[in-house]
Amino acid sequence: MELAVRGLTHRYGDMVVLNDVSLHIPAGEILCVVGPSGCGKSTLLRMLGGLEQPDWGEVLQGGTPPEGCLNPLTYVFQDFALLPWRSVAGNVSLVLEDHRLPGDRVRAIIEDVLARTRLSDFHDALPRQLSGGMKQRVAIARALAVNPAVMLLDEPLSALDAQTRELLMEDLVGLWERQPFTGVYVTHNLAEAVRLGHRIVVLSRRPGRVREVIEVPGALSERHAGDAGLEAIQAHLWALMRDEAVAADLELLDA
Ligand SMILES: Nc1ncnc2c1ncn2[C@@H]1O[C@H](COP(=O)(O)OP(=O)(O)OP(=O)(O)O)[C@@H](O)[C@H]1O
Repeated sequence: MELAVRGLTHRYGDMVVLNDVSLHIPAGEILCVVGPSGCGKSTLLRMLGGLEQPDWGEVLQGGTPPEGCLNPLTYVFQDFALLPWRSVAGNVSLVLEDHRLPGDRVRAIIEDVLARTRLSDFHDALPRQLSGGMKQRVAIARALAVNPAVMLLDEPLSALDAQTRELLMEDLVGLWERQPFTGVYVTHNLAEAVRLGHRIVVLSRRPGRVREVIEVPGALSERHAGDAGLEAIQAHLWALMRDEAVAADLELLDA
């Protein structure tokens, strides 16, 4: 499925958060969203997922979900959002419970997504027995269980240490390679953006507007830390974001 937003504008009270944002996310591509704190990245994601309606503009979904899709859009959040009293399998099965599937189909889906996220041996473990990276893999397994067309990821790796982030980036690339999904990935981390984004949108500071959309060349599976081309793109992104921070400081001086 593809997604698009046209002229998205939103306010909370008197504060304009997003201003005239238009974007297209082609089917099977990951768009990373970066921008200064508070520029409306999470708000944009919530609107793409239909959790919130914009004051102006529209969100469009095109195409048909894949066969066996139980839910076209799913979220992965920074804080994992696992139920502590449920096992790994129990947390995954949560999203299947409303779909009246036969028990053997539920078991097959759970086995499949746990295998894809390297969690088969942790089927009966409780969240407190898992590391942060494993908890996030459970959250990703849960998102995959509905065979979504679109994954909306809100800083999914930002609570994790650098090594775990690296491993989970490899996992996400592997999952995408196996079954390319349309993704919108909000992050503060520019290294993640250049590794995982087919394109990267840079939003301005609040009210968030599209400053630039950058295409990142090269297959996701061929990108790695320290790649000179990716580091050049990262430097360009940082230059755009640093300018914004300087402008924000000057605005404070003027106030
Ligand atoms: N439900 C809400 N009601 C009022 N204000 C809100 C609401 N949700 C977000 N905001 C405000 O809107 C602005 C944009 O928030 P949002 O979380 O979308 O930004 P962000 O770019 O994701 O921020 P960060 O990078 O810090 O996570 C912020 O100033 C935030 O405080």
